[in-house]
Amino acid sequence: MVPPLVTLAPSADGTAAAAGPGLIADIGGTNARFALVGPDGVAHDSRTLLCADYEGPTAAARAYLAEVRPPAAPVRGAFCVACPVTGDAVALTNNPWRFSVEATRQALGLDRLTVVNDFVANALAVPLLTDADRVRVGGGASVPGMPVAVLGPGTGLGVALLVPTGDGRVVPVATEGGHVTMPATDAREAAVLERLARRFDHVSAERVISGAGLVNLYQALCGVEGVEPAAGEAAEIGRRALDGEDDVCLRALHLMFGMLGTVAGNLALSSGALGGVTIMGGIVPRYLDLFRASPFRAKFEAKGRFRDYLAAIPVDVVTHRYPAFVGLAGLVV
Ligand SMILES: Nc1ncnc2c1ncn2[C@@H]1O[C@H](COP(=O)(O)OP(=O)(O)OP(=O)(O)O)[C@@H](O)[C@H]1O
Repeated sequence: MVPPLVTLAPSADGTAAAAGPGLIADIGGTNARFALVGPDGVAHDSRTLLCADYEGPTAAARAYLAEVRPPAAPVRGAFCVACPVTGDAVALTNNPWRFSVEATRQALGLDRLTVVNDFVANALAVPLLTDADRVRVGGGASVPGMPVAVLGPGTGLGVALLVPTGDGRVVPVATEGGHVTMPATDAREAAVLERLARRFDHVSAERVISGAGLVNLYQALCGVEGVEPAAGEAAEIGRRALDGEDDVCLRALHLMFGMLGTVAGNLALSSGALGGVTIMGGIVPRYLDLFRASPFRAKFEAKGRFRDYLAAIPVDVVTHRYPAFVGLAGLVV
């Protein structure tokens, strides 16, 4: 069984805690975002550093601390990473950083360092976010005491669960749900996925629901429709769709959001997520109107005899810029 959290705290009495701020970091494929957390539990002095500029999290954290100069050295740390967390050795999926949690704790002089998967940090934020941090996309009320499913396209497709324990607490569960097999739910999806199956050994959800996934979908759709691709990057596909200048780009985004609906519906069924589904990641909040107009909700609910079950489940899109910081802050106060 994979532990959702890796915490190292050699000084059992924790006497040094509380002296300095907490140090938190969201370490992704491209960026490492750092912040400090005071006794009020609020993140401040956030900075974004390029991972490529540093050999690892220790060097990046030192550079961050040298810049913001906290009045006292941090004594507790909580980092989230875009990769599975299975023990002391951490290897980022989309960048070359490899590090030991214990060696990093020692090098930074921390009393305690907790390292979690990035979607675990996102999931931990869900109960702490306010209505101003999210918009609702259909469904009824969240059922108290039932699991919440969290997923979101960015560089990859992150997936985690938040499971109530029955005593008022919740446990985050890291998953690799971004790598489930992507099914087709209509003829066009089947044609697009069939093309992608010629390129990829396994057409996972992440192959079509992520920044790179949008590019894959767009290229396959151009092939199906017999047109030359006019856009290269995900951001360019999105811009052309939003500007109303390219219907193929618009159809590619609709395809991606429809497929996200299928995967989110499957996840809700498999996890019993009557507490709701929360969508995070950097892509969906950029396209809120387009997302609402997309087949997302219809595909989410298109589960035959279980349509009513899905129709009752609320889906929220988180618009807070750094929800992972909210989850991490709770680990250092
Ligand atoms: N305007 C856009 N429309 C669609 N996709 C975009 C847009 N801008 C960036 N992307 C894609 O979004 C992905 C980055 O997602 P996001 O902003 O959530 O970062 P992230 O996954 O948190 O990154 P990191 O791994 O550095 O933490 C990249 O694949 C990028 O190509």
